[in-house]
Amino acid sequence: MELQNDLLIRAAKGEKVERTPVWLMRQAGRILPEYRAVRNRLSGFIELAQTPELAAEVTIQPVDILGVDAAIIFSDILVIPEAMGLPYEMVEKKGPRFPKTISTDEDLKALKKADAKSDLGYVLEAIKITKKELNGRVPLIGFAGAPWTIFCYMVEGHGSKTFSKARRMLYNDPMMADQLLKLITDSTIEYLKAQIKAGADIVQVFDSWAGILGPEQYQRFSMKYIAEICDAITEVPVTVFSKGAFFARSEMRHLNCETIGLDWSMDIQNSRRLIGENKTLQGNLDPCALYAPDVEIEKATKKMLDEFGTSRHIANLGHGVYPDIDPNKVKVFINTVKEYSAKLRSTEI
Ligand SMILES: Cc1c2[nH]c(c1CCC(=O)O)Cc1[nH]c(c(CCC(=O)O)c1C)Cc1[nH]c(c(CCC(=O)O)c1C)Cc1[nH]c(c(C)c1CCC(=O)O)C2
Repeated sequence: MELQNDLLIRAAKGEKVERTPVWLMRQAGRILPEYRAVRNRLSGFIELAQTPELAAEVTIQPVDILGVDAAIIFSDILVIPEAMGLPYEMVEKKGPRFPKTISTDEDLKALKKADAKSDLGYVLEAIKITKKELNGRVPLIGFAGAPWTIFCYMVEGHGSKTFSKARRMLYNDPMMADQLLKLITDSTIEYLKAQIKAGADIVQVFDSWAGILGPEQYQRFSMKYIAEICDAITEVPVTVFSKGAFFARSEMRHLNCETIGLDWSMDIQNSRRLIGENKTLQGNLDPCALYAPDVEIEKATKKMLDEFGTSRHIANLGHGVYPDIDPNKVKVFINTVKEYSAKLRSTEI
């Protein structure tokens, strides 16, 4: 099936595009009443994610309702630990919880490498259905968490300000940390390859907790494993989003990936200078800018587009869209990107 709108893929590869493609991290779910209507028919997030027809439906909603240039498959990064033998729960208003965590060698030994086909077949099925229903309208993004971020949840058991249990292991038992990170990495590579085989046109690795490591530990315990994933995925373009890893931007130019995501604290011109011309940059409007009046959203979006320029940019927020953002504000952002980025190109000589 040929893509009718392939702006995202072409921008990722560094090809010329008529306008800047735009989508939002965490666009599936959260902000749309249409999503909540589907979710309220079920017991919660996990049941929805494990029901391929409905997961496909909420994956496509933002394409129909918001007009984004890509769909991202409705799932979560925490399906990997579950497939490795560590199930999670989603606690209403609190987020994910792991009843069991990894702290001893015995805990580690009880884990296995995730088998994408048998353990994560529901995600692959959702991708297949979504591809069929999208019918080539826009590309479908597959994703996984970066090994370090997954490690944080598996050791800590839930979100944390400091992730001090996870970081303690890096000092107390770096060998054990490496073993766990390697098992997550191997599981993730197989999982991403299975997503691509099922139909994902591009994949993104989310390192949401990159920013809690210092530069040396980030290289040693996070970037190293992300690099392994990038080297292994050769079938489609890869995006790496390491939130808070401003200190690693010059190293990111060496990753075997097409696109680097920027959070809103990373200034655009410096990031381009540090990362170089050979990567597409994705981002990076402050998610809170969408609380502003429409004219201010337009202004901030145009300023962002002026700074990124007309080549190698995918417009997005600097992190996932916040749950209480009015979908109409998201539309102002999306429409401004579409109109203004086309105008910027039409005035280029
Ligand atoms: C750290 C992380 C998680 N999950 C994810 C990350 C990395 C991105 C980031 O940093 O935001 C990634 C994720 N989670 C979800 C998606 C689906 C696709 C999309 O819309 O981008 C994606 C890409 C669905 C979800 N994941 C979750 C929901 C809400 C569950 C519900 O409907 O009750 C959804 C739609 C739950 C979740 N899952 C996670 C948390 C901390 C929470 C609770 C708080 C929150 O909602 O963000 C772990």
